[in-house]
Amino acid sequence: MGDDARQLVLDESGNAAPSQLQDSKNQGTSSEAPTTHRALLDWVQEVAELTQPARVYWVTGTEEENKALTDELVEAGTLTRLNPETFPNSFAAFSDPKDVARVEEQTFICSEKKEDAGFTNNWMDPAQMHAKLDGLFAGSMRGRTMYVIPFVMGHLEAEDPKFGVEITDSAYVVASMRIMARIGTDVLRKMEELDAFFVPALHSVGAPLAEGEADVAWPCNEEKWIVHFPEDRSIYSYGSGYGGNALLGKKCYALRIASVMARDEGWLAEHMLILKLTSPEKKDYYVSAAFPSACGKTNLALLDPTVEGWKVETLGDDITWLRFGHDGELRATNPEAGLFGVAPGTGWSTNPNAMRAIAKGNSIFTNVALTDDGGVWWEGMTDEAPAHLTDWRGNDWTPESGTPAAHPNSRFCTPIDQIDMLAEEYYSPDGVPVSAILFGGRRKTTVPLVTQARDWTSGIFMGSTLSSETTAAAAGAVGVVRRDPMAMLPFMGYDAGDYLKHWITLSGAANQDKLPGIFLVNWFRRTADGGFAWPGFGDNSRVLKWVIERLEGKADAVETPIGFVPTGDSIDLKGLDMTPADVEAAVRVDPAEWETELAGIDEWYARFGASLPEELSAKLAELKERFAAAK
Ligand SMILES: Nc1nc2c(ncn2[C@@H]2O[C@H](COP(=O)(O)OP(=O)(O)OP(=O)(O)O)[C@@H](O)[C@H]2O)c(=O)[nH]1
Ligand SMILES: O=C([O-])CC(=O)C(=O)O
Ligand SMILES: [Mn+2]
Repeated sequence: MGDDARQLVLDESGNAAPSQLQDSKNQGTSSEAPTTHRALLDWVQEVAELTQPARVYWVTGTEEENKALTDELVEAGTLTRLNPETFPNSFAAFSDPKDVARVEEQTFICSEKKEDAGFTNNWMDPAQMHAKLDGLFAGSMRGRTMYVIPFVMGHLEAEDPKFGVEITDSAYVVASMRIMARIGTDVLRKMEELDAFFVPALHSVGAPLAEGEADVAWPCNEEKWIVHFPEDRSIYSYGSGYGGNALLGKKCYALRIASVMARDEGWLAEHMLILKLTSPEKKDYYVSAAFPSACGKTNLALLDPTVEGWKVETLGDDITWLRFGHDGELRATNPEAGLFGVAPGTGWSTNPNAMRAIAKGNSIFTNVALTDDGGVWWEGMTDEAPAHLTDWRGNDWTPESGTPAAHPNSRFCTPIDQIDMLAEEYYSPDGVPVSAILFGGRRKTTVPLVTQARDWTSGIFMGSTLSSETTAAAAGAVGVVRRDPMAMLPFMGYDAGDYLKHWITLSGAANQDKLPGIFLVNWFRRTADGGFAWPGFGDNSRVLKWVIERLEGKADAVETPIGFVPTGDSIDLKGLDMTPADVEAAVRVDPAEWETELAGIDEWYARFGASLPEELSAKLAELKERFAAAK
């Protein structure tokens, strides 16, 4: 088979415009098989036969390779090189205007049984889906290079490293995966050594090139399919080059497939950030937080605290894997190696730590605006917009244009180790013990700034009923309230009721004294005049302080039907132009709003049918009784 793989490359050596990479010393052109991993060789061969690429290239992950690759992307017009003085080794990409976000309508969980995908997922019979995918992928890489990217989510030195191999025909995906995950030769060697299982993740932009056909800057297909086979642990992505649709280590593996692995192996794969908080007494705490896409994870993870004496460090901004450790504590790791952050709203005043990380370079920006001096700009980066820009669609832009210069879901992709405030524990394969879990969403009304759950199961109830107004992170309408359990609605790889049950049984078997506290937060509540009820961003450190003080039994709270909320004076407002009465307004539990909310939860829970854990329906009944008693 090694011979066949070589054959495939050599057969194509007469290709009209030989890639620079072909000429470099990649294994693909050498006489040796690039790996001894039999299953991998077989799969690569099988995919090459199906997709018919012009050449196969095994990604090594070196600097040299990345340089050649990004040079090619610049030449092809996919990437624009930014000013090396202000943005060293950084690039901007502009997608097809129809390929700007995850496509949830076209995302499928193809479990053998429909009920295992549950009501929150799209499902199709696996055999039928395979037939469909075979048709789509047949010849889909014609005229293109097929890149093979060995990667690991989490640490290579983990007890049970989680390997994957992404095959893609997009060099933009290769350059981005290099930032987002640990990739390349070291990973491949370890896979060989362990003869390890890997998640096969096949990606094609679905835009084959005919002989002599010129390429476009952002090839993609109108038709998009993001498909997961949970039992096989395999991923197929067709038609999109964008973010969570195409960087398959991220949402597809580290959440959807990993959530299924986690169910089977006794852990949790969650859409959460992790941060480290150090109190004035120099005690360390670790907090994880689940908010839906574009609802503040990256911002909280890189928080610049305004509250006196407290320090924050970052461990992760999007995905957290949680396990109960030998010590009985819930331990968290970040499986990713980069940030794929929402650009708009990230600025020197709101998130200077992200700005500093970006300023170090080595980043890929997608769908942001370009400044006239070869830099990037997006809404919220600076208080005042530059007088002239090239917008994300390539048009001239001025502040009078009346359209956003950057797409609302434009992103920066930056190595995590460029964050100055990265906690050293990020590098520990054992992770960190979690003291508190926050669930949060974007709600203009109803949901208080912060509420502490009465107990663990009440906290799971809070997570299960989490809701948020939709954002630009997914295609579709923006601003519609939807339930998003644990911020995992688009990312659960199996039945939602079983997912909630897994949270309950897993934690039920753990040391109950060491379970984290659970809190519901909402940075997005509005006041009667339409402004934010809470300043947010760095001032969220004041809420974190209250959270920790609650756990330490030091902060006051008022008991409400939904849980404990801060008293007006228990939130540290020093240096803020706010009064305890403003806090009381921000944490108010309004019975009329909650009547509507309870009806919404009823409707939501009804959709689970028999798969809703009875522990949670019991919690809903209790909540209704509390509101009734408070009348
Ligand atoms: N008002 C307000 N806006 C916030 C706050 N935190 C974040 N935002 C805004 O919310 C948007 C998304 O924030 P992110 O931190 O990038 O969200 P995320 O959850 O990491 O998003 P994904 O990467 O899509 O998962 C940005 O436009 C932020 O400016 C806050 O505390 N208050
Ligand atoms: O997956 C993406 O494209 C970006 C992201 O983090 C999210 O949407 O939660
Ligand atoms: Mn996310």
